[in-house]
Amino acid sequence: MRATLHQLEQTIARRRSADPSQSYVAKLTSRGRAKIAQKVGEEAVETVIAALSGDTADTIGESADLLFHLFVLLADCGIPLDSVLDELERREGLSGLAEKAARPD
Ligand SMILES: N=c1c2ncn([C@@H]3O[C@H](COP(=O)(O)OP(=O)(O)OP(=O)(O)O)[C@@H](O)[C@H]3O)c2ncn1[C@@H]1O[C@H](COP(=O)(O)O)[C@@H](O)[C@H]1O
Repeated sequence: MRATLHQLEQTIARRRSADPSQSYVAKLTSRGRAKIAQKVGEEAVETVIAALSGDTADTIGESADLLFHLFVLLADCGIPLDSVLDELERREGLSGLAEKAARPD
């Protein structure tokens, strides 16, 4: 799984500087971070709608779109995928309920 995600990260890093007429990543990147972020939001909403409709194939497709656009956003922010994966690993085994209860406020 990590290998697939890293491969996508590398592909996106390479395609960012491609010809926007030949590459969706380059075209979206050229439109700026706000547009990329907007796409992440749209794909998130489409994922929610698909999940609530109970359509498994649509939910898988929209989830892939969401992850892909999130990767494009992370690349634009200069945040390596490993930073996110490391954070998830750090949280492994820590119950979300216990973590919330331990917050200062
Ligand atoms: N995984 C994906 C991927 N998932 C979704 N998409 C594209 O995301 C776009 C989303 O479609 P929308 O209709 O929502 O977007 P839009 O109409 O262009 O945008 P709006 O202006 O309407 O907001 C479609 O063009 C999809 O093909 C992807 N495009 C690329 N990849 C990966 O990125 C690699 C590089 O792609 P290019 O940069 O195009 O070479 C590919 O080899 C793939 O591995």
